[in-house]
Amino acid sequence: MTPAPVTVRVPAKVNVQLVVGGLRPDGFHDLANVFLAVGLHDEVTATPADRLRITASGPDAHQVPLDETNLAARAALALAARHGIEPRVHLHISKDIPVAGGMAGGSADGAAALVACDALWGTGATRAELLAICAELGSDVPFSLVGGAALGRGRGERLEPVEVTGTFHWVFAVADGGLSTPEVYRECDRLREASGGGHTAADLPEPQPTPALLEALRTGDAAALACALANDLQAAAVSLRPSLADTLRAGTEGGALAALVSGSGPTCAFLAKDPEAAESVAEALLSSGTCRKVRVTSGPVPGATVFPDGSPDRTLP
Ligand SMILES: C[C@](O)(CO)[C@H](O)COP(=O)(O)OP(=O)(O)OC[C@H]1O[C@@H](n2ccc(N)nc2=O)[C@H](O)[C@@H]1O
Ligand SMILES: Nc1ncnc2c1ncn2[C@@H]1O[C@H](COP(=O)(O)OP(=O)(O)OP(=O)(O)O)[C@@H](O)[C@H]1O
Repeated sequence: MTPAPVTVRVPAKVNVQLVVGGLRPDGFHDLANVFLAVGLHDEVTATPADRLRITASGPDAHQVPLDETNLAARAALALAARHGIEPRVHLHISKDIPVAGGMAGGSADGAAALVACDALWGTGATRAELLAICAELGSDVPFSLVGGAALGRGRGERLEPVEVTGTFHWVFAVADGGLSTPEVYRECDRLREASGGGHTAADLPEPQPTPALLEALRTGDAAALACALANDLQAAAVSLRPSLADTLRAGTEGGALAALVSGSGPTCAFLAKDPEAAESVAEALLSSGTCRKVRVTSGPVPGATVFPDGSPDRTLP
């Protein structure tokens, strides 16, 4: 009997603290990367097929690569290779996470495809095996699998749990066009070099999150979290896209508790006191004309999750 399609829902992320250490010999940077999964989701549906095939839908689907560079395709190929099987699957990506926006959209699809193919093919991979494949696919991919909140060490792939109480309310300002993650890291190194602070990882202590940030998450204190938000890639993203400074200012003037660039950008993230405040920040951002679109959501939310009946349950939040 042909197995039924499997759909996996997977969230975007915002980095509530991204501490970037020195450049390592392998071209990555050591990080203390505190991730929070937020309620913008992609869905990946795996259906039996003659060969590996990728399709995408959604308003920004034209920006999604449909070849083997797609992280969903790479995930399917990696799982199939490990289990000595042919990757006979059609992966359909229903895209809602901004593309190249600093919200780990491609990573999310990689994690979702892995979980979907494992269920479709009955490969029965352990959680540890799935996490190991995720880490091979990219630094953000393990977190997309796990969701919630976590501290990523190493290049961001070595996850430790982070305790969170309650829900934080966010507004995301989506920019026109994306930013390349490697270019933003390179710009960060260039700016540090120019200010006389360029270091290799060997020169620097391991980056650490601040105790104030971890305490704000643990106690669910949005005002304290606002004071602790930090992104070492923000200056680089703003240097490459100076208009982001206007977006950040518009959200702060519109009542956000704090504003920061999400990961490598160009999406900007705004923390709000409550859902009502989030709506008014969103209105202020829209009327400022400093972004392409605005999304209101909250987090933490769970990581990659199979829909119980294999197809999306539209009653889910
Ligand atoms: C900016 C963040 O999104 C924050 O969570 C991540 O650090 C980026 O994670 P990602 O998109 O999964 O990145 P990867 O696919 O692993 O790496 C892409 C490129 O980003 C740079 N990179 C990434 C992670 C890291 N710790 N140091 C880096 O310098 C490297 O140039 C690398 O070649
Ligand atoms: N499934 C996918 N969806 C979107 N882009 C993908 C996907 N797979 C590969 N890519 C490629 O990855 C690039 C970065 O896209 P992505 O949406 O993952 O960026 P990002 O959110 O900035 O990533 P991160 O926050 O992890 O650094 C895209 O320009 C595209 O070429």
